[in-house]
Amino acid sequence: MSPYKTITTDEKSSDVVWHEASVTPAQRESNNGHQGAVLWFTGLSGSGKSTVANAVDKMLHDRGCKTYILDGDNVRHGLNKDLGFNDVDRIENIRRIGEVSNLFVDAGLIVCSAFISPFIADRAMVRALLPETRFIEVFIDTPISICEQRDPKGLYKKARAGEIKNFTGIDSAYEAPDAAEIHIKTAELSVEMCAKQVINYMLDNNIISAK
Ligand SMILES: Nc1ncnc2c1ncn2[C@@H]1O[C@H](COP(=O)(O)OS(=O)(=O)O)[C@@H](OP(=O)(O)O)[C@H]1O
Ligand SMILES: Nc1ncnc2c1ncn2[C@@H]1O[C@H](COP(=O)(O)OP(=O)(O)O)[C@@H](O)[C@H]1O
Repeated sequence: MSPYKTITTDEKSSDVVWHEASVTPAQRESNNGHQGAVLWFTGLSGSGKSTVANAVDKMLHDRGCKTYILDGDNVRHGLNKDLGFNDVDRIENIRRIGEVSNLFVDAGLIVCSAFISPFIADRAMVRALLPETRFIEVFIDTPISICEQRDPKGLYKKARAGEIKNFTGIDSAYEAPDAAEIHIKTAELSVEMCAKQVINYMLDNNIISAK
């Protein structure tokens, strides 16, 4: 059975007409040789989202998969450059990224989306947008003490000095997932092992097939 949703009349705006594409998502996936899916990396700043997402993207690309990567810092330079870090802007940030991720999945790609995405409700909202089983939450679980020690961009130092307000984990909340599909502890594993944990999940769940 197709996991893709049928849009009902109630869900459509009455004045905007939905056009069915002549190439279906299933046909795109068949051409690609794998399912479309979003790997949704969530975690504190400095937890390792970008590092692990890039390693996974490279491993998938090397296997011949069609992939794309969306990263917080980069998207905030373009699509979301009008947004800041108060709660309302973070919610809108994640809503837009969720919609973009959904388009990539519709195109049959495996998208690695790496955003702090601190609120449970927003991650649930993105999950609900995607066809069933195509949203894979990847919790990059790194204690804040380690993130702060790493401080790859010097942001914790600035936040502690009061130069950055609303910094996640310091004066803005991070709500950890309690049932993520993949739970990665970067303080205990190498980057390669973390990435392999994701690849193994995808193999075990038939999202990609063994080479
Ligand atoms: N106040 C504050 N809090 C957290 N992060 C901050 C802040 N200001 C700037 N930055 C930088 O922005 C990156 C996070 O952007 P995201 O789009 O992932 O954030 S969110 O999902 O909307 O919460 C984040 O990137 P990562 O360190 O890769 O997580 C930071 O580099
Ligand atoms: N196992 C690991 N997984 C991911 N990052 C790690 C790991 N071990 C050390 N690091 C380091 O931690 C930092 C994580 O930074 P980054 O990937 O930019 O985090 P984020 O995108 O969550 O802000 C990098 O400097 C990276 O080299």
